[in-house]
Amino acid sequence: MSASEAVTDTLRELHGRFAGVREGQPADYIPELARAVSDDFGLALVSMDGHAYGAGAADTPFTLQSVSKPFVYALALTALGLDEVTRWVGAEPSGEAFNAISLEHGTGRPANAMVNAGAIVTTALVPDTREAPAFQSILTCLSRFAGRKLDVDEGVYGSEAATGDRNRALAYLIRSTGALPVDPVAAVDTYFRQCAVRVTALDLAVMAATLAHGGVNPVTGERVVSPEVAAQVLAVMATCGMYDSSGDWLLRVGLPAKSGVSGGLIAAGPARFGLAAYSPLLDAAGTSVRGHAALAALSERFGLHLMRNPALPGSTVTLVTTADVLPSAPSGPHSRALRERVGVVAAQGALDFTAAERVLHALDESGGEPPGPVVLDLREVTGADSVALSLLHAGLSRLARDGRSAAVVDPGDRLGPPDLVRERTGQDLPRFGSVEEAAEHCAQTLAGPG
Ligand SMILES: NC(=O)CC[C@H](N)C(=O)O
Repeated sequence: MSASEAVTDTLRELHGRFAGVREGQPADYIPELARAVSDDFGLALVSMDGHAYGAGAADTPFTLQSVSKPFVYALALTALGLDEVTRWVGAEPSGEAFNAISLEHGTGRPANAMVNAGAIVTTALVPDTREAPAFQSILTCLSRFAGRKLDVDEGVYGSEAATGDRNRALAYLIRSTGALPVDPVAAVDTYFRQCAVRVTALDLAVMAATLAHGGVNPVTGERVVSPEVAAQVLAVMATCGMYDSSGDWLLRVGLPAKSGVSGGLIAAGPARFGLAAYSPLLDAAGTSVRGHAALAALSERFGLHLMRNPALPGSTVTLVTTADVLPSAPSGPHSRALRERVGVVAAQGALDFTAAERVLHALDESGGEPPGPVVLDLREVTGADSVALSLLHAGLSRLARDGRSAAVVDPGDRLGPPDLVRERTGQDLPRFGSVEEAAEHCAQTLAGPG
């Protein structure tokens, strides 16, 4: 695992860039949250293949708070369908703070499922029976999104339960308008519990990646919700996830997102990545200051803005094999054992960051144990954007630093002209016209001068 460290390097770089930011403060209206460690700062990214990357405090536990809302919304949508859920909670940005006391004129419906009023209704919609109590279903659902068994931080739950009068007031107000179908006390209690479920930034990135991956957890392979529900949730996150700064966020960062007052923040690049940050210092809207800055920079760096960077045409498949199974293996003097140690990775189609990350990962997986030299076959590549190019250069340069030799089959100069490649990768990358020749060259390196 080293070429794909180039992705981690970017996370580390952004982590370093924002770790010194001291603006904002931890939420203190839930007393237990005020005890958070201000310096904690974690970043995480999970790909659609389930590759996970983290920097800083990516394993530090904290509570979900409002980041729970999209996932419980997904559960309610799964149980009742969009039309029934929409009878009780709308899907319009409220333009107000997360805890605003405001309901739609006439109907009493909360504006959307991302503000507290809407989330309390959403939680109340989750079927609650003796065999399947609502909170059990919620915890199970959140755990399936994260790909591991989550638990409740009882301290944070108790702290919010003891002080959460504003949310109780909201629930009573909702019932008084006739819109909340169940007991406000029970609904708010379940809501406080879901907010106190403990996660890490890496968990959050997996959860966001599951939404981005059409409802299938890319790490466990489990289908958690349908593709339709995943898309509905992402749509509401895009328009309402950041409360009264949702418009500005979509404009600048361009990704569906959700923030929480513990300092957790997720963003999802549909069919691309799940992103997450944790830092408890919050701005006035209740969003992590460092998290906001870091995810915005990450989106910019990796070209993830939805409106600016639609998926490139042409799928990219990378194929990992060893030189020994090539249709016409080199006929040179090298033994099967030697050729087996030469990895071959073939990429096809248009390369963007998504594709480039796959290629780097495939480079890491290729070659025997310990990993031998590798041939990167780019003949079927139709193009590469600048993000993909610089990531490939960085990955190849890391391989060289780690002492793994590489050769490319790149008759179309997809990696760029040799001079540029030399400058970017710090080496004269051997180039060949065919995989056979490249593999033969690599086997030669292994065999040594004698
Ligand atoms: N924005 C948030 O994260 C708010 C969640 C918190 N539990 C509350 O209801 O106040």
